[in-house]
Amino acid sequence: MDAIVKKFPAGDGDNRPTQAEAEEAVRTLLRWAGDDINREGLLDTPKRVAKAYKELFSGYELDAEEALGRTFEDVGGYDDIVLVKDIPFFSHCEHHMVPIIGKAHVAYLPDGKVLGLSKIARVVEIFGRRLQTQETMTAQVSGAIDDALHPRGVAVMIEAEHMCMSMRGIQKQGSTTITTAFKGAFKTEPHEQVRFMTLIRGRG
Ligand SMILES: Nc1nc2c(ncn2[C@@H]2O[C@H](COP(=O)(O)OP(=O)(O)OP(=O)(O)O)[C@@H](O)[C@H]2O)c(=O)[nH]1
Ligand SMILES: [Zn+2]
Repeated sequence: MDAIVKKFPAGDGDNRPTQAEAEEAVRTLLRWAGDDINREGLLDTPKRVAKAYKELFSGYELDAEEALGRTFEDVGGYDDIVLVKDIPFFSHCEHHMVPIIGKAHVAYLPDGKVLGLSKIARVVEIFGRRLQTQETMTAQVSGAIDDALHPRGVAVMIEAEHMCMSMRGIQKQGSTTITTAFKGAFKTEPHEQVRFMTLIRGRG
């Protein structure tokens, strides 16, 4: 798990290209798309794309373990489900590098300790802002929470549309892929899974 949860899963980041190399790569792709890199509208595009990539793939700079480092124990003995649902995210598929647009639902059953709620959304961001498959991202989010908190159970569901299936290839707009990861009591106790699903689907 560590290799994918840590920063720079591809290495230590030392052999990253320079800004100039990244901009040159964008120029190559613009030419590959069939455009003229010297026309005015495209002159600053390589710089903009390099900057946008820093933001879209900022998850490589962040460490889920660090983000989840702080836990709280003073919660009045609360030990029931904590569910943060409908966390929107953007990611990019590792096969085509086009967007994945979706929502994550993340729950755990505390065992004495809880996480700051925003940290759950942060973990979704950290893994979303990397090149992904939906299955990997689902496993990474559940694994990171399990490692940080050792709760009685973790449940993650991700629902997403893959633009590589909508804009190109098979061109099926609007289809949604659902992935789930259940750990601990969510895996062994069917009624906990049902409760998770009911809370996600319940509106109001
Ligand atoms: N399992 C999984 N597959 C994904 C994900 N995102 C994209 N894919 C699929 O990755 C596959 C790559 O298939 P390939 O045959 O190697 O590539 P391709 O020729 O571009 O495939 P098509 O999309 O069918 O045109 C496609 O079936 C995509 O739908 C994901 O998150 N999980
Ligand atoms: Zn794809």
